[in-house]
Amino acid sequence: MAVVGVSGRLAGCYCLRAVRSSLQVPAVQLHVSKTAMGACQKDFESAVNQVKLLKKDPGNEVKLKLYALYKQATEGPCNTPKPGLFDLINKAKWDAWNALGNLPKETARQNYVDLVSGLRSSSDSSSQVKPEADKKQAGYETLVITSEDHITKIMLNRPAKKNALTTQMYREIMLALEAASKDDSTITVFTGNGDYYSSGNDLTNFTDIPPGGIEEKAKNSAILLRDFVGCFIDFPKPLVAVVNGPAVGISVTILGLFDLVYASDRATFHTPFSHLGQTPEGCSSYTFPKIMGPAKAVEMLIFGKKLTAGEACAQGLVTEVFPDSTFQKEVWTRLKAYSELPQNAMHISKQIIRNHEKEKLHAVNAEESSILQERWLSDECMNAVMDFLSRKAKL
Ligand SMILES: CCCCC/C=C/C(=O)SCCNC(=O)CCNC(=O)[C@H](O)C(C)(C)COP(=O)(O)OP(=O)(O)OC[C@H]1O[C@@H](n2cnc3c(N)ncnc32)[C@H](O)[C@@H]1OP(=O)(O)O
Repeated sequence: MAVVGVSGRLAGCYCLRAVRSSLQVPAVQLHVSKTAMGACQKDFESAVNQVKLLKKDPGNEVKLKLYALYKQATEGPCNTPKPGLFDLINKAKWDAWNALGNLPKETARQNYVDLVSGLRSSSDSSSQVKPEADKKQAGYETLVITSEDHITKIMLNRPAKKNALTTQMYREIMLALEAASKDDSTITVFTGNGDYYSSGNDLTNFTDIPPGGIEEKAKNSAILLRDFVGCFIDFPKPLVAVVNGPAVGISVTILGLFDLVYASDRATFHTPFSHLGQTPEGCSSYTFPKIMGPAKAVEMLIFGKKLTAGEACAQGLVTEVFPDSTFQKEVWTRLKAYSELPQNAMHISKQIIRNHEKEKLHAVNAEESSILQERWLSDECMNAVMDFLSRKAKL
């Protein structure tokens, strides 16, 4: 994608995977230059080794510090030419190293050792089992899936990132839907952990470029999108969204494919596609005009009007709104009662209601995905995503 065209390199500043592979190189190299030899050389080498064993990703900022200290400790002050404006990974690395000025190699070595030691203790203490981890069904890293009272609950579990959907998450959701379609639950529920339902597509997805370049990335993403939305179109059991907070982008559009949408009065519904140089997906170009009429659909999908839960309910996108203070209690009591209803009758009814539309929905999904494949290669999209990533960059 064009976003990625420039930001394939830019990605390293913000995309953990890219930064990890980019910044780890010096940190994991055991070939420490002779100039770094000194009193705490052993500690330094040991710290370089320990970085590889950290259980928790320390984040981009810390990785840049590690990089800079390593370079300073092994090569001394930064003396290489400053990378170009758009070579953002290397520029961030260069800036971090250059910021150390004339810091002596010995001090850099000691600082590196101290930094790694601090990271090790926080990594060890945070590796204690969290209660949430117990609930997770094996095999899912980004979701918490529970099955009780004939309800399978799929909870998006990246609260610190407002449940933004990574590529891994799309894949795990598809697997979870596949499993839920076959388990003995009667209904399947989607919700989010934390204060957001979901902030939509994780915009750092655009920065992870495969060897085939940005065109291949756009093509792969369009296939992923089509397959992901296809799973919702085909899902055979009643599908319920428990919208616990704001919802953005694709987490809103696919609501048109759900059978019930319960929302907290804290929830909002926002599809800022034009702002991102993108176009509607999740079959919303078809379902939204049907649900709320073309005029209201246009306000949301073209002009990015954000709806309150009450407005979304008035437009027919949301089934019912509950006060946030009693949301979980009221919704789950209701859902437990519904889940006791005869399973086959519910599933057959869903098929009757939805089957007429399936073929049309798959066609719309394919078209939306293919249009987005082109959009992702546009300057409009590139600039919008770069703008978001730059605003959020802490480097
Ligand atoms: C392959 C399939 C493609 C499908 C096509 C789908 C399209 C879409 O879904 S379009 C919609 C994309 N989403 C957005 O444009 C939302 C972007 N995010 C925001 O505007 C804001 O983050 C917010 C309004 C959702 C929340 O703002 P705020 O309360 O100020 O919180 P922060 O911005 O500080 O967010 C905390 C943390 O989370 C990161 N984050 C949030 N959303 C995303 C996201 N969509 N992608 C990537 N990262 C996201 C944010 O960067 C912060 O991270 P840290 O700074 O590291 O704490």
